[in-house]
Amino acid sequence: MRTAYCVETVRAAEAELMARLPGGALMHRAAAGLAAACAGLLGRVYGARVVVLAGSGDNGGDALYAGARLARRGAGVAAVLLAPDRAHPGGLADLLASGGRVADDPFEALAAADLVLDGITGIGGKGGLRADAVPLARAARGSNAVVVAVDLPSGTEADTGEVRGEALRADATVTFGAYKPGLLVDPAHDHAGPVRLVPIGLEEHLPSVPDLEALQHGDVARLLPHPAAESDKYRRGVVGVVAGSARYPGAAVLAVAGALRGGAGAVRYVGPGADAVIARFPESLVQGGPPSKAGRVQAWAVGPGLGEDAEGAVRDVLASDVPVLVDADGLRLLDPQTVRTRAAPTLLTPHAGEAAALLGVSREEVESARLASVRELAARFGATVLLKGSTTLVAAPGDAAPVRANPMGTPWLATAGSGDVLSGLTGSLLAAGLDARDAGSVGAYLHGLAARLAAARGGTPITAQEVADALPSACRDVRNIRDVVPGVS
Ligand SMILES: NC(=O)C1=CN([C@@H]2O[C@H](COP(=O)(O)OP(=O)(O)OC[C@H]3O[C@@H](n4cnc5c(N)ncnc54)[C@H](O)[C@@H]3O)[C@@H](O)[C@H]2O)[C@@H](O)CC1
Ligand SMILES: Nc1ncnc2c1ncn2[C@@H]1O[C@H](COP(=O)(O)OP(=O)(O)O)[C@@H](O)[C@H]1O
Ligand SMILES: [K+]
Repeated sequence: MRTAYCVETVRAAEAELMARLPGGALMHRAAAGLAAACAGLLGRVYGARVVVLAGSGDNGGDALYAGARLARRGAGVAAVLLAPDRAHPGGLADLLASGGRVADDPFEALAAADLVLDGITGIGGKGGLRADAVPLARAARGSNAVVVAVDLPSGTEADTGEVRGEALRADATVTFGAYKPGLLVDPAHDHAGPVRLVPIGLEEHLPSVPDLEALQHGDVARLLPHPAAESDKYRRGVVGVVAGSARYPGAAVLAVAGALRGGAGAVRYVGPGADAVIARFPESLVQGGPPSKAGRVQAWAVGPGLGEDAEGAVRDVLASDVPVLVDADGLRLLDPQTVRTRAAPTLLTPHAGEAAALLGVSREEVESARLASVRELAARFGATVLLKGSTTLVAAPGDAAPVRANPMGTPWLATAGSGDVLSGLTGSLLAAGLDARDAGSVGAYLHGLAARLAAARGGTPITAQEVADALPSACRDVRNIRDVVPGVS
């Protein structure tokens, strides 16, 4: 599990640790890790041209000390000081003593740089970049240099991933002690590039429950349902799918395709797409009539492609005493009060537009504040919420469990019908016994991984059907790390 901690928690852990260490020790650890990462990116340090963008805080200090280390290895290092009289004194002195210099012309230095260290702001930054920093960040981006963000890309909000105004776009980020939530949440995540974590000894001072977390292969392998020797199809769970309409029969097929790959023992389809479903998937059970008369299921997935006239079906499903996933048209048709008062878990899976409608705000507001939006939705509906998009987030109601960010997404998933596959898949995981937060985050992870595998296998663009077809490969991929008998997973 990758874990992320907010600024207040990181600072408290740093204070505890610093009290036990000589002054400056943490900054030297950070700078050493940063310089090593830069050396790796440069390949050859000797003769490389490095520019350090140094703000007035400790983030600038880290960058200056790292610049000094690179200078001692033969790099030509020039510092651009955003506030010359408040530059980190120790860092600047070390850089100058190591053969580095202050740039005469910042833009000339940036244009010729092989590597730029962005030490303008770190966890102390507030708001987007200030006016004087904006042209420098743009010049860094416009150069051929590799741009490395120190701790986080300057101008991004560490706790939320929000970008208010302009922020630096990095090719890579080297972060210290712990991931910050913003590094895993768009739009900041998109500014960071690949993130490397440099341990500085904070780990034992951080609380066991993080502020945000992201599953990794091993976590998904542990959570994935696995049939036991005595399993039968009912013990493995039956998922009910209520999707599709005369107008959108494809949504029914795609949701069932996802559901068949999610680990439930059987898929029961209810709705007007029965003929299309049975033609494509004879292994599914199809039923007419209302969902409540369709026979026992352990969870429902309702909503994809339902169209306008399915309010009754949504009401029927929400009246059940089993976990329910609501997606797409189901989100428009649901009664909020019914969701709030359900005894069994509910998992809502909106994209940004649907989340905006549920919250009564604009789509842009949701996209610029994804973490706050998903938390707000979970609180308002008393439900677990999976907010889809470039970073998918899953929040449970209440503050006890950290929000999960999905690291596996790919923009190729932005294709019609891929959300229907996710609904079926995640509903199936619910029926197989995962709780709503685990089902949502495992579903999003496998869905993203399947898309990547489909793209690698068949090229891009990918279709929703190909994503569904690649789900078994995704399950095998995550399980391989613990397979004992090759091929049996
Ligand atoms: N606290 C610690 O023990 C450690 C901190 N470290 C580094 O220290 C950083 C935090 O340092 P600070 O608390 O000094 O804060 P920062 O260096 O992140 O930023 C604070 C400074 O930036 C200015 N500033 C704020 N918002 C700005 C904006 N939007 N545009 C331009 N300038 C802005 C402020 O006036 C202030 O002077 C971390 O991100 C990390 O890089 C590391 O050395 C590891 C140890
Ligand atoms: N830019 C993106 N990067 C990564 N994943 C994305 C992106 N855009 C959309 N997705 C994913 O693609 C899927 C689209 O679902 P949805 O919006 O419901 O589409 P549809 O209704 O057409 O099926 C979701 O899983 C979402 O997280
Ligand atoms: K930075």
